[in-house]
Amino acid sequence: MEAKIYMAPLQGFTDYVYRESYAKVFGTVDRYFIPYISVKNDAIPNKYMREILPENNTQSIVVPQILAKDAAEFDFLKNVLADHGYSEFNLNLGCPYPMVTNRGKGSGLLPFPEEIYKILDHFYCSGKGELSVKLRAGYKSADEIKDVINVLNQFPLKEVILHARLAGQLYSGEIDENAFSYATQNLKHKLVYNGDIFSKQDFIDKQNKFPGIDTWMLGRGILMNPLLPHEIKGIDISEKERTDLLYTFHQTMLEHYLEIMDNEGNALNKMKQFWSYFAHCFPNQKKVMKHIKKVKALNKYNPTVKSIFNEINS
Ligand SMILES: Cc1cc2nc3c(=O)[nH]c(=O)nc-3n(C[C@H](O)[C@H](O)[C@H](O)COP(=O)(O)O)c2cc1C
Repeated sequence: MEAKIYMAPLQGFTDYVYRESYAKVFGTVDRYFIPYISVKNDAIPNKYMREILPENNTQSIVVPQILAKDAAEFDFLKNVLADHGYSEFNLNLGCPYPMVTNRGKGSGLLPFPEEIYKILDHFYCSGKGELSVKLRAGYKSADEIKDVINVLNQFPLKEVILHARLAGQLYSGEIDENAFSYATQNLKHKLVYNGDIFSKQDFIDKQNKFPGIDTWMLGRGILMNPLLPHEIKGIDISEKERTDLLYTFHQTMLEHYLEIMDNEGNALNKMKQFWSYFAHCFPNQKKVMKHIKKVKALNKYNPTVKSIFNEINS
Protein backbone atom coordinates (compact mmCIF):
# COMPACT_ATOMS: atom_id res chain seq x y z
CA MET A 1 0.00 0.00 0.00
CA GLU A 2 1.31 3.45 -0.89
CA ALA A 3 2.22 5.61 2.07
CA LYS A 4 -0.08 8.58 2.66
CA ILE A 5 1.70 11.87 3.26
CA TYR A 6 0.38 14.86 5.18
CA MET A 7 2.03 18.27 5.12
CA ALA A 8 2.61 19.43 8.69
CA PRO A 9 1.45 22.89 9.74
CA LEU A 10 4.45 25.21 10.19
CA GLN A 11 3.41 28.68 11.28
CA GLY A 12 5.08 31.28 9.06
CA PHE A 13 6.24 28.70 6.49
CA THR A 14 3.40 26.53 5.19
CA ASP A 15 1.12 29.52 4.64
CA TYR A 16 -1.53 29.44 1.94
CA VAL A 17 0.90 30.68 -0.71
CA TYR A 18 3.18 27.76 0.08
CA ARG A 19 0.38 25.19 0.23
CA GLU A 20 -1.31 26.39 -2.94
CA SER A 21 1.97 26.57 -4.87
CA TYR A 22 3.01 23.17 -3.60
CA ALA A 23 -0.27 21.51 -4.55
CA LYS A 24 -0.17 23.10 -8.01
CA VAL A 25 3.41 22.14 -8.82
CA PHE A 26 4.00 18.81 -7.02
CA GLY A 27 0.60 17.46 -6.01
CA THR A 28 2.08 14.56 -4.03
CA VAL A 29 0.74 15.43 -0.59
CA ASP A 30 -2.56 13.84 0.46
CA ARG A 31 -3.66 16.41 3.06
CA TYR A 32 -2.44 19.82 4.17
CA PHE A 33 -2.80 21.10 7.72
CA ILE A 34 -3.27 24.84 8.10
CA PRO A 35 -1.06 26.28 10.88
CA TYR A 36 -3.10 27.01 13.99
CA ILE A 37 -5.54 29.81 14.39
CA SER A 38 -6.16 31.26 17.85
CA VAL A 39 -7.91 34.08 19.65
CA LYS A 40 -6.27 37.39 20.55
CA ASN A 41 -8.23 40.03 22.47
CA ASP A 42 -11.47 38.15 21.79
CA ALA A 43 -10.96 38.17 18.04
CA ILE A 44 -9.12 36.20 15.37
CA PRO A 45 -6.18 38.21 13.97
CA ASN A 46 -6.30 38.89 10.20
CA LYS A 47 -3.14 36.94 9.58
CA TYR A 48 -5.02 33.81 10.70
CA MET A 49 -8.24 34.66 8.84
CA ARG A 50 -6.36 34.95 5.53
CA GLU A 51 -5.15 31.39 5.95
CA ILE A 52 -8.58 29.86 6.26
CA LEU A 53 -10.47 31.73 3.55
CA PRO A 54 -11.87 29.20 1.07
CA GLU A 55 -10.64 31.30 -1.89
CA ASN A 56 -7.08 30.88 -0.55
CA ASN A 57 -7.44 27.13 -0.32
CA THR A 58 -8.66 26.02 -3.72
CA GLN A 59 -5.91 23.59 -4.74
CA SER A 60 -5.76 21.12 -1.93
CA ILE A 61 -7.53 19.21 0.82
CA VAL A 62 -6.88 21.29 3.92
CA VAL A 63 -7.58 20.74 7.59
CA PRO A 64 -7.62 23.84 9.80
CA GLN A 65 -6.03 23.67 13.21
CA ILE A 66 -7.32 25.21 16.45
CA LEU A 67 -5.15 26.38 19.35
CA ALA A 68 -7.42 27.00 22.33
CA LYS A 69 -7.21 26.95 26.13
CA ASP A 70 -10.68 25.62 26.85
CA ALA A 71 -13.96 24.43 25.40
CA ALA A 72 -15.40 27.96 25.03
CA GLU A 73 -12.41 29.23 23.04
CA PHE A 74 -12.34 26.06 20.96
CA ASP A 75 -16.05 26.42 20.23
CA PHE A 76 -15.69 30.05 19.15
CA LEU A 77 -12.88 29.20 16.70
CA LYS A 78 -14.62 26.07 15.42
CA ASN A 79 -17.79 28.05 14.69
CA VAL A 80 -15.84 30.63 12.67
CA LEU A 81 -14.26 27.78 10.70
CA ALA A 82 -17.64 26.10 10.21
CA ASP A 83 -19.03 29.42 8.91
CA HIS A 84 -16.27 29.28 6.29
CA GLY A 85 -17.37 25.83 5.19
CA TYR A 86 -15.05 23.57 7.19
CA SER A 87 -16.39 20.35 8.66
CA GLU A 88 -13.12 18.81 9.84
CA PHE A 89 -10.90 20.34 12.52
CA ASN A 90 -7.61 19.57 14.21
CA LEU A 91 -6.86 20.35 17.86
CA ASN A 92 -3.31 21.53 18.63
CA LEU A 93 -1.92 19.84 21.75
CA GLY A 94 1.67 20.26 20.66
CA CYS A 95 2.78 23.89 20.47
CA PRO A 96 5.75 24.08 22.90
CA TYR A 97 6.41 27.82 23.24
CA PRO A 98 6.03 29.31 26.75
CA MET A 99 3.93 32.22 25.42
CA VAL A 100 1.39 29.58 24.37
CA THR A 101 1.83 26.92 27.07
CA ASN A 102 1.75 29.46 29.94
CA ARG A 103 -1.75 30.33 28.75
CA GLY A 104 -2.75 26.68 29.01
CA LYS A 105 -2.76 26.06 25.27
CA GLY A 106 -0.96 23.65 22.95
CA SER A 107 1.27 21.21 24.84
CA GLY A 108 0.41 23.23 27.98
CA LEU A 109 -2.84 21.21 28.05
CA LEU A 110 -1.12 17.81 28.16
CA PRO A 111 -0.69 17.73 31.99
CA PHE A 112 -4.43 18.48 32.30
CA PRO A 113 -6.27 15.59 30.65
CA GLU A 114 -9.52 16.68 32.33
CA GLU A 115 -9.37 19.96 30.34
CA ILE A 116 -8.78 18.00 27.13
CA TYR A 117 -11.78 15.84 28.06
CA LYS A 118 -13.96 18.95 28.43
CA ILE A 119 -12.95 20.28 25.00
CA LEU A 120 -13.61 16.95 23.27
CA ASP A 121 -16.84 16.33 25.18
CA HIS A 122 -18.14 19.76 24.24
CA PHE A 123 -17.24 19.21 20.58
CA TYR A 124 -18.98 15.86 20.35
CA CYS A 125 -22.02 16.96 22.38
CA SER A 126 -22.68 20.20 20.58
CA GLY A 127 -21.23 20.00 17.15
CA LYS A 128 -21.23 18.31 13.84
CA GLY A 129 -18.09 17.47 11.97
CA GLU A 130 -14.91 15.52 12.41
CA LEU A 131 -12.02 16.11 14.74
CA SER A 132 -8.40 14.99 14.84
CA VAL A 133 -5.70 15.79 17.40
CA LYS A 134 -2.02 16.62 16.94
CA LEU A 135 0.02 16.17 20.08
CA ARG A 136 3.43 15.75 21.66
CA ALA A 137 4.47 12.94 23.98
CA GLY A 138 4.17 15.30 26.92
CA TYR A 139 4.80 18.74 28.34
CA LYS A 140 7.27 17.77 31.11
CA SER A 141 7.19 13.96 30.96
CA ALA A 142 6.29 11.30 28.42
CA ASP A 143 4.22 9.63 31.15
CA GLU A 144 1.59 12.30 30.49
CA ILE A 145 0.66 10.59 27.24
CA LYS A 146 -0.88 7.66 29.14
CA ASP A 147 -3.67 9.72 30.73
CA VAL A 148 -4.11 11.74 27.54
CA ILE A 149 -4.57 8.56 25.49
CA ASN A 150 -7.18 7.35 28.00
CA VAL A 151 -9.10 10.55 27.32
CA LEU A 152 -8.66 10.41 23.54
CA ASN A 153 -9.93 6.82 23.52
CA GLN A 154 -13.29 7.96 24.91
CA PHE A 155 -14.18 9.91 21.76
CA PRO A 156 -14.65 8.98 18.08
CA LEU A 157 -11.65 10.97 16.80
CA LYS A 158 -10.85 10.79 13.11
CA GLU A 159 -7.13 10.34 13.74
CA VAL A 160 -4.29 11.28 16.06
CA ILE A 161 -0.95 12.72 14.89
CA LEU A 162 1.91 12.21 17.32
CA HIS A 163 5.18 14.15 17.35
CA ALA A 164 6.83 12.15 20.13
CA ARG A 165 8.94 14.85 21.76
CA LEU A 166 8.49 16.76 25.00
CA ALA A 167 7.67 20.46 24.85
CA GLY A 168 11.04 21.44 26.32
CA GLN A 169 12.85 19.81 23.41
CA LEU A 170 11.16 22.17 20.94
CA TYR A 171 12.23 20.66 17.60
CA SER A 172 15.51 18.94 18.40
CA GLY A 173 16.90 16.05 20.40
CA GLU A 174 15.75 12.45 20.20
CA ILE A 175 12.24 11.45 19.24
CA ASP A 176 10.84 9.29 22.04
CA GLU A 177 10.19 6.08 20.11
CA ASN A 178 9.00 4.30 23.24
CA ALA A 179 6.26 6.89 23.64
CA PHE A 180 5.30 6.40 20.00
CA SER A 181 5.27 2.61 20.46
CA TYR A 182 3.08 3.05 23.53
CA ALA A 183 0.60 4.97 21.37
CA THR A 184 0.63 2.29 18.66
CA GLN A 185 -0.36 -0.25 21.32
CA ASN A 186 -2.82 1.74 23.38
CA LEU A 187 -4.55 4.26 21.17
CA LYS A 188 -7.84 3.11 19.67
CA HIS A 189 -7.66 5.58 16.79
CA LYS A 190 -5.75 5.74 13.55
CA LEU A 191 -2.25 6.99 14.42
CA VAL A 192 -0.15 9.22 12.16
CA TYR A 193 3.62 9.44 12.65
CA ASN A 194 5.33 12.85 12.75
CA GLY A 195 8.91 13.94 13.41
CA ASP A 196 12.36 14.04 11.81
CA ILE A 197 11.67 12.42 8.47
CA PHE A 198 14.24 14.25 6.38
CA SER A 199 15.13 11.60 3.80
CA LYS A 200 13.76 8.46 2.18
CA GLN A 201 16.07 6.46 4.47
CA ASP A 202 14.59 8.14 7.58
CA PHE A 203 11.17 7.15 6.27
CA ILE A 204 12.23 3.52 5.69
CA ASP A 205 13.75 3.31 9.17
CA LYS A 206 10.55 4.59 10.81
CA GLN A 207 8.42 2.34 8.62
CA ASN A 208 10.45 -0.67 9.77
CA LYS A 209 10.06 0.39 13.39
CA PHE A 210 6.34 1.08 13.13
CA PRO A 211 4.96 -1.28 10.48
CA GLY A 212 1.33 -0.61 11.44
CA ILE A 213 1.56 3.04 10.39
CA ASP A 214 0.45 4.02 6.89
CA THR A 215 0.25 7.81 7.17
CA TRP A 216 3.20 10.10 7.74
CA MET A 217 3.20 13.81 8.47
CA LEU A 218 6.23 15.68 7.15
CA GLY A 219 7.21 19.24 8.01
CA ARG A 220 10.77 20.43 7.75
CA GLY A 221 11.63 17.48 5.48
CA ILE A 222 9.34 18.91 2.80
CA LEU A 223 10.54 22.48 3.33
CA MET A 224 14.14 21.31 2.83
CA ASN A 225 13.33 18.95 -0.02
CA PRO A 226 9.92 19.54 -1.61
CA LEU A 227 10.46 16.37 -3.65
CA LEU A 228 10.76 14.14 -0.57
CA PRO A 229 7.13 12.92 -0.95
CA HIS A 230 7.99 11.91 -4.55
CA GLU A 231 10.96 9.94 -3.23
CA ILE A 232 8.92 8.28 -0.48
CA LYS A 233 6.13 7.38 -2.87
CA GLY A 234 8.66 6.00 -5.36
CA ILE A 235 7.85 8.51 -8.12
CA ASP A 236 10.98 8.58 -10.29
CA ILE A 237 12.03 11.81 -11.95
CA SER A 238 15.18 12.84 -13.77
CA GLU A 239 17.62 15.44 -12.40
CA LYS A 240 16.42 17.86 -15.08
CA GLU A 241 12.76 17.36 -14.10
CA ARG A 242 13.72 17.85 -10.45
CA THR A 243 15.42 21.17 -11.15
CA ASP A 244 12.56 22.31 -13.40
CA LEU A 245 9.97 21.48 -10.74
CA LEU A 246 11.92 23.27 -8.02
CA TYR A 247 12.34 26.33 -10.23
CA THR A 248 8.64 26.37 -11.18
CA PHE A 249 7.74 26.03 -7.50
CA HIS A 250 10.00 28.93 -6.60
CA GLN A 251 8.58 31.13 -9.37
CA THR A 252 5.00 30.27 -8.43
CA MET A 253 5.66 31.30 -4.84
CA LEU A 254 7.42 34.52 -5.84
CA GLU A 255 4.68 35.57 -8.25
CA HIS A 256 2.02 34.89 -5.65
CA TYR A 257 3.78 36.86 -2.91
CA LEU A 258 4.38 39.77 -5.28
CA GLU A 259 0.67 39.73 -6.12
CA ILE A 260 -0.58 39.78 -2.52
CA MET A 261 2.05 41.77 -0.60
CA ASP A 262 1.85 45.56 -0.18
CA ASN A 263 5.31 46.02 -1.55
CA GLU A 264 8.23 44.24 -3.16
CA GLY A 265 10.30 44.35 0.04
CA ASN A 266 7.73 42.32 1.97
CA ALA A 267 7.53 39.74 -0.83
CA LEU A 268 11.31 39.52 -0.82
CA ASN A 269 11.39 38.99 2.95
CA LYS A 270 8.90 36.13 2.63
CA MET A 271 11.08 34.56 -0.08
CA LYS A 272 14.19 34.90 2.07
CA GLN A 273 12.39 33.08 4.87
CA PHE A 274 11.41 30.37 2.36
CA TRP A 275 15.06 30.00 1.35
CA SER A 276 16.12 29.31 4.94
CA TYR A 277 14.86 25.74 4.31
CA PHE A 278 14.77 25.66 0.48
CA ALA A 279 18.55 26.26 0.32
CA HIS A 280 18.98 22.62 1.40
CA CYS A 281 17.97 21.59 -2.14
CA PHE A 282 21.32 22.87 -3.35
CA PRO A 283 24.76 21.32 -2.88
CA ASN A 284 26.30 24.33 -1.15
CA GLN A 285 23.46 25.59 1.01
CA LYS A 286 25.61 27.93 3.11
CA LYS A 287 26.91 29.75 0.05
CA VAL A 288 23.42 29.85 -1.43
CA MET A 289 22.01 31.41 1.75
CA LYS A 290 24.82 33.96 1.84
CA HIS A 291 23.91 35.13 -1.67
CA ILE A 292 20.20 35.24 -0.90
CA LYS A 293 20.67 37.14 2.37
CA LYS A 294 22.77 39.80 0.64
CA VAL A 295 20.04 40.70 -1.87
CA LYS A 296 18.12 43.89 -1.09
CA ALA A 297 15.93 44.36 -4.17
CA LEU A 298 13.96 42.32 -6.67
CA ASN A 299 16.12 43.35 -9.64
CA LYS A 300 19.08 41.74 -7.86
CA TYR A 301 17.06 38.82 -6.48
CA ASN A 302 15.98 37.39 -9.83
CA PRO A 303 19.48 37.08 -11.34
CA THR A 304 20.80 35.66 -8.04
CA VAL A 305 18.15 32.93 -8.10
CA LYS A 306 18.90 32.21 -11.78
CA SER A 307 22.59 31.81 -11.07
CA ILE A 308 21.89 29.46 -8.12
CA PHE A 309 19.76 27.25 -10.36
CA ASN A 310 22.26 27.46 -13.23
CA GLU A 311 24.97 26.21 -10.93
CA ILE A 312 23.15 22.95 -10.23
CA ASN A 313 22.49 22.54 -13.94
CA SER A 314 26.13 22.99 -14.87
C1 LIG B 1 8.58 27.07 12.50
C2 LIG B 1 7.62 26.00 12.94
C3 LIG B 1 6.27 26.28 13.05
C4 LIG B 1 5.36 25.29 13.47
N1 LIG B 1 4.01 25.58 13.55
C5 LIG B 1 3.13 24.61 13.94
C6 LIG B 1 1.72 24.84 14.00
O1 LIG B 1 1.19 25.91 13.67
N2 LIG B 1 0.93 23.82 14.43
C7 LIG B 1 1.44 22.58 14.77
O2 LIG B 1 0.69 21.67 15.14
N3 LIG B 1 2.76 22.33 14.71
C8 LIG B 1 3.61 23.31 14.29
N4 LIG B 1 4.94 23.00 14.17
C9 LIG B 1 5.40 21.61 14.40
C10 LIG B 1 5.37 20.81 13.08
O3 LIG B 1 4.06 20.71 12.57
C11 LIG B 1 5.93 19.40 13.28
O4 LIG B 1 5.17 18.76 14.26
C12 LIG B 1 7.40 19.41 13.72
O5 LIG B 1 8.16 20.30 12.94
C13 LIG B 1 8.00 18.00 13.63
O6 LIG B 1 7.88 17.50 12.31
P1 LIG B 1 9.11 17.56 11.25
O7 LIG B 1 10.30 16.96 11.94
O8 LIG B 1 8.62 16.73 10.08
O9 LIG B 1 9.33 19.00 10.91
C14 LIG B 1 5.84 23.99 13.78
C15 LIG B 1 7.21 23.71 13.66
C16 LIG B 1 8.11 24.68 13.26
C17 LIG B 1 9.58 24.33 13.14
